[in-house]
Amino acid sequence: MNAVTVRGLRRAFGSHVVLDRLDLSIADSEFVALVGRSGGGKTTLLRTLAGLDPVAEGSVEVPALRSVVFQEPRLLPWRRVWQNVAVGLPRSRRRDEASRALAEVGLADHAQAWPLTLSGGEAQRVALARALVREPELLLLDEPFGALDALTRIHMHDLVRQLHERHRPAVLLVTHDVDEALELADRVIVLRDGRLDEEIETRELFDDRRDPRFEQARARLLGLLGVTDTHVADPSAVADV
Ligand SMILES: Nc1ncnc2c1ncn2[C@@H]1O[C@H](COP(=O)(O)OP(=O)(O)OP(=O)(O)O)[C@@H](O)[C@H]1O
Repeated sequence: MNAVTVRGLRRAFGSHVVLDRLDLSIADSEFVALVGRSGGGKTTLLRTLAGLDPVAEGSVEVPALRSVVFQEPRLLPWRRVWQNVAVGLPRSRRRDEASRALAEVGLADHAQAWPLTLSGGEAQRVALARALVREPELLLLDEPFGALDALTRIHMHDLVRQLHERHRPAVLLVTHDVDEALELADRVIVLRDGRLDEEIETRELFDDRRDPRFEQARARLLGLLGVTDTHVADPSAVADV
């Protein structure tokens, strides 16, 4: 079954066509990363799947239960951490479910804290707990690690991988980071000129970064994004991915 089916999605701002009759399917529990040049329409696509932007042309089928995590945690500063996680839950279940979700992201001790006392990584973990507490069938991640330092980002990758294994939502991760896309996703898709132009299956590649196909996939993605990578050992191999 597909969690997401998009057909012929078109979105333009004035004469600027951002999504041009785009088709996309994401299977149940599949983890898809979306990369593309800045301004290419990634956030527009994600916002459309979230229901935050209208579907002007084409069709979009998504599950009713979906959650979004943005680059910035967007916590309510006047609510305690657990209350932020519990937003929208039925009153009788709020405390228990918020506690469980906070424990899952390693923040059980911070339930009573105020958001402004958290580090950037902690705040983003709260945002993840808030997204997952409702057990969404589709989790939309818009550069959720973009503002974090490199070490925190590695910890967040581990956490997201664990949470995906436990809860099994379908995921669409928008990222600028090709390595992040290759490490986390089952499939990496490239948005170019308003359409999905390329996709790379990555599931087996992740298991061993020394697999030459990992480096080839990386070089190919960087090439599609217009980045020259100096770490490519054998550029002639790139075309074979
Ligand atoms: N509400 C809006 N009104 C007018 N133009 C918009 C609006 N929202 C997005 N755009 C334009 O649509 C294009 C795609 O924007 P979008 O944010 O989807 O790109 P992106 O791929 O997510 O970019 P980035 O990687 O830089 O975040 C951009 O040129 C942007 O200026």
